[in-house]
Amino acid sequence: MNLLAPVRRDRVLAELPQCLRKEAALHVHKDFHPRVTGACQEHRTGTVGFKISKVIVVGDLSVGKTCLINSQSIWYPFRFCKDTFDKNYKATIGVDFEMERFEVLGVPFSLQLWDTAGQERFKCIASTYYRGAQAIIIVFNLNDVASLEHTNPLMSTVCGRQWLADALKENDPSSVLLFLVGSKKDLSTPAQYVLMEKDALRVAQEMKAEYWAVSSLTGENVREFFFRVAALTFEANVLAELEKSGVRRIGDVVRINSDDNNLYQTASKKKSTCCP
Ligand SMILES: Nc1nc2c(ncn2[C@@H]2O[C@H](COP(=O)(O)OP(=O)(O)OP(=O)(O)O)[C@@H](O)[C@H]2O)c(=O)[nH]1
Ligand SMILES: [Mg+2]
Repeated sequence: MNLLAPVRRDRVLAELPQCLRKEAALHVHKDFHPRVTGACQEHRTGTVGFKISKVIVVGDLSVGKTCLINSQSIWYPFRFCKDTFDKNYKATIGVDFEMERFEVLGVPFSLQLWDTAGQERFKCIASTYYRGAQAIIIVFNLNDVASLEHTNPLMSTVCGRQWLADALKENDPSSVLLFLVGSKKDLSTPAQYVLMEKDALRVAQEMKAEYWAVSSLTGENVREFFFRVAALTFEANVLAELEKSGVRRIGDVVRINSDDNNLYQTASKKKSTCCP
């Protein structure tokens, strides 16, 4: 991939994409953090534009991780080789990754999406790639309650599906962004969906993840979801960069309150040594 190539016009984010459900969102602000907007306007984003942010996708086997990453609704027409939905299940062996480029508030931003295997026998390969993730996408099948239960790190350890516990172990839980994604929404009736969503929202709140429900077959919410991942990962990166470089101005305090769930808090946890 040529990092200097211009970003496709439909990958340019000038506004913050909104969450799906306010009850389970990383934050519910309508706009990017003011410090982030300011930094972008003043070209003070440091290395963010040159770095590649790692996002790992985990979940039970066959929940639809690979289809989600390859879904044509997000990438079409730019990925001619992957413009059809694959109905045949082909297990991922180990890991695979895709690189995607965005432009957020005028700054180039690259995401590396790591697709891991759900099958236990390939997990030891996949787990070696967990380290250094800035976001973890945890996928479950909206039509399979067990796949939701397995997203609970405690439960997953008990039942032998340790992917989330392992992924969290390899990353800083205070800064990694979690997304809980229900897949195959096209297969649920509205009534079934409502029931499943109730449980999923509870699980997402417990794990402090942002909840999404998608269908890779119809494309419902896929594009919105990935744009949200890109935007929130970018925002967290810029805030971390500002903290690191100590650019915070006197009186420019990050406000923390219990409703500000929770990206803004994440940035403030990474304390700069020069700040009040
Ligand atoms: N109806 C429907 N089927 C889907 C959807 N997403 C995936 N599938 C089907 O579910 C099966 C598994 O999809 P994959 O994306 O390969 O699942 P995976 O999670 O990557 O599986 P592993 O690589 O083994 O971990 C395939 O037969 C897909 O066609 C969806 O949104 N709707
Ligand atoms: Mg797969």
